[in-house]
Parts: sequence; structure tokens; C-alpha cells
Amino acid sequence: MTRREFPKGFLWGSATAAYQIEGSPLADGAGASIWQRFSHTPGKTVNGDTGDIACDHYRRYADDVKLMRELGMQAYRFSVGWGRVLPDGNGRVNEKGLGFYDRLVDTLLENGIEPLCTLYHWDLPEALDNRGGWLNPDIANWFADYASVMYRKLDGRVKKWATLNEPWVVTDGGYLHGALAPGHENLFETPIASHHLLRAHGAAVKAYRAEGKNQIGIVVNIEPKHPASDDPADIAATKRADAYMNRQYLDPIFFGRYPGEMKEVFGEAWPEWPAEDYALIQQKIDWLGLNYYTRGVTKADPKAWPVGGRNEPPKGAVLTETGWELFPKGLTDTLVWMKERYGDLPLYVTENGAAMKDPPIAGGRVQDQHRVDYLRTHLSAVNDAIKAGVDVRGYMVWSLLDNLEWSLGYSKTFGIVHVDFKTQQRTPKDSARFYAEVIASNGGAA
Ligand SMILES: OC[C@H]1NNC[C@@H](O)[C@@H]1O
Ligand SMILES: [Ca+2]
Repeated sequence: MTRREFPKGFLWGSATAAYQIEGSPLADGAGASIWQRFSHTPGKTVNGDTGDIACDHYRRYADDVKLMRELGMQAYRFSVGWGRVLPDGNGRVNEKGLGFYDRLVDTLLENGIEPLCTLYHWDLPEALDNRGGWLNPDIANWFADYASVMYRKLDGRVKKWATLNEPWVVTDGGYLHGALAPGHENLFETPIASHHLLRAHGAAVKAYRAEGKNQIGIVVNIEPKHPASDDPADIAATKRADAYMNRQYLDPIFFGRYPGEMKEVFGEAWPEWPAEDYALIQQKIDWLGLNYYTRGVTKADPKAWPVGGRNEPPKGAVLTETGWELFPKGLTDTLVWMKERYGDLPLYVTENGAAMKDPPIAGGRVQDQHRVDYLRTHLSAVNDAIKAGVDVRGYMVWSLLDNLEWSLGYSKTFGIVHVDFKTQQRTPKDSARFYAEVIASNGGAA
């Protein structure tokens, strides 16, 4: 391979999530999600931003797919709004909601774009949250039943499924720090929600083996953790932070046990679970998705919940708009680490990108050179991992469109395509043009 060339058949695409781009959250019989409730709760999101309209993708999806084709996209990673398909979370299917994803997938395929489907990207039906949501052990069955509805409808046209997106963020944000829906702040609930997410993942994979004929995996966010100093307290805190964010979900799936540090992190809030749970969680999966943004630098701090260490980027670090240190080498290291720890199964970079302060549109252009630089350095990092022998099969840039960055609202823009939320006008940024060249040259232009 030349310096930057990627393997033949490497899959180039982009990623989004239902609640962040679709809008029309209650259209055509859809059931409200916890994000509908959370974003409409005063004080929960910047400027009170909600997903009521977002990128209006529910109605504009055909134009957005055309835009993907113009950019030469080969794949598109999207998520399904559970509540659109099952308004009560289980039981009655809403054919109109299911029909949207059916049409989206067909439109993608007609444009030569492979659909990658994430079943859960944080928008739990409110009706299930009212029954305990991720704290109710029955959710493993609710999720598997919902997954089976999607498999029966889309499997074959969708050949790569992901059960969950970033279970760590779901629990750390939704149950520990309260920054994300459903907004709980409870040390005891957090590991219970985590465990039920993993059981739900296992149940959905098991259901897939009965219904599906293609590949299913899981998408995790991993942030390599480096100690702020060689002080033993910093090193111990770094190990706890690494266990909490990076090993808490994949270790049970691949080894049938949680990292030993979890007991230190949660103390008396750390539950014990029966063996049959681990048997369910350990269903064999076909691929792993990595969402990579940055590394963590951990400084021991007894007040920094729950690991007793706070994140402290080094002096002089260059940060994105979300405060994440630019650290492309962490992407190489993480891909190598995943292969060495969990085995040589196919890996996809399912999200990578940056929130940057973009210049205003001028002459029909958005000159986001910093995002071009971010993509260039991180694509090079992926290439380094491939040269080191890691079986990386694809890269999905986060994100296709500027969208609702959850509690941060529309103030943080990750898109390679600019969205004017007043007019819904899409404008490819310089980074979109750069990415189009990268795809056309199979990485050569990076
Ligand atoms: O913070 C940027 C992205 N991170 N992963 C999950 C996505 O929903 C976020 O927008
Ligand atoms: Ca993330």
C-alpha cells in the first residue's frame, strides 16, 4: 500500500442519529422518546434547543441521500427511532414509522449507498422509561422484540446491524451525571442500567441469529486514558477511568466478566449478577464499531465522580469546541488495542469528527480548514493501524450534517455539510469536498 492508500473495498461513509437530524418526532403516529421529554424540559439543553425540527431529515431524506451520492459516499450509518416503529415501545407496530426506514433504506440502495443500521442511539420510547426503562430487567426482551421487527423488515437490504451506540454515554450521561436523557444522577442506578443495556444487546444478537443472515455488532466510544503524571495516584485513577469507559462493556461481551476496577469505582453500589446474564451478554458478534474523538489525560481527584480522577488535557493541548484534545495517535493506538485485547474481528470506525467554530458561509463556501486538518490527521491514523495489521474495514465521518449535539443543542457543529436551520439549506463545507476526494482516491488524497 502506498503512504495513504486504504485496502480495496474499504467502506467510506458518514454517520448520523435519528433524534439529532430527523425532526417530526411525533409525526405519523410516532411515540415520544425520552429526548422529546428531556429537550422540552426547561434548562436541560443549551438555548432550550429541541429535536422538533432539527435537520428536517424525516421529510428531506431523499435530498440528503442525493447529497451523499454527490459526495461519493459508499455507506451511511443511521439509527432507527424506536418510538416511531413501536409507539408504546413494544406491542403495536406503527407501519408509517416503519415505512420511513423502509423508504430510507431503499433510497440509499438505489443510490449505491450501503445502509448501516443502529438500533439504539439514545432515544428510548418514553412509554418504556415510564416502566423503568433501562432499570427494568424486562427491557432486554422489549429491545429484542423491537430488534426483531427491524430485522424482519430490513435484513438483507441492511447487512450490517449495530445493537447499541455508546452504552457508556447512555449510562454516564443518562444515569450518573444527568446531562443526557433520562437525566438521572444516581450511583446505584448506573451499573444496573449498564448491565441491562448489555443484556439487551445480548438478547438482540440472539434474536438476530434466529432471524438474520448478515452481520451484527455493537458501537462503543473508546478514549485511551493516559496518566497526568507518573504519580501512583494518577496511574491508579487512570486505570479506573480506563476500566469505567473503555473496558466496562467489551470485557463482559468478550470475557464474560466486568473489569476488576469496577468494584473500586462503584463500591457498595456495584451489584453482583447471575452467571446466566453473562451467558446472554457473551453472544458472538461479527464486527465492532469504534467511535473515536480524543484521548483522556487523568489526574487523581477524590472529588471527581465516579472514578476519583478528572480529565485534564496537558498545557498547550489544542482543543475542539467540545473541549476534546486533538490526539490522532490515540485512534491508531485504540484500533491496535482493540485487536490485541478482543481479537481480530472486523473493525469499523463508526464515528470520528470534530466540533469546530466554522467561518460563516462566503461565496457558497464554508472554509473549515481545521476540520479538513482533523480528518486528514485521523485518516492517517487509521491508515497506520491498518499498516500495523488491524482489520479496519471502513470509516464513517461524524457527521454528515450539522445537527443537534444533544444537550449542547445546535451550538456545536460537527457536520461536513453546513445546515442553515432557518432555511434548512445544506452547504457542503470544504471538509465535504476534501472527504469526497478522499473517497474517490480510496484514501490517497488524505
Ligand atoms: O459528540 C459527538 C457524537 N459522539 N457520539 C454520539 C453522537 O450522537 C454525538 O453527536
Ligand atoms: Ca461520544
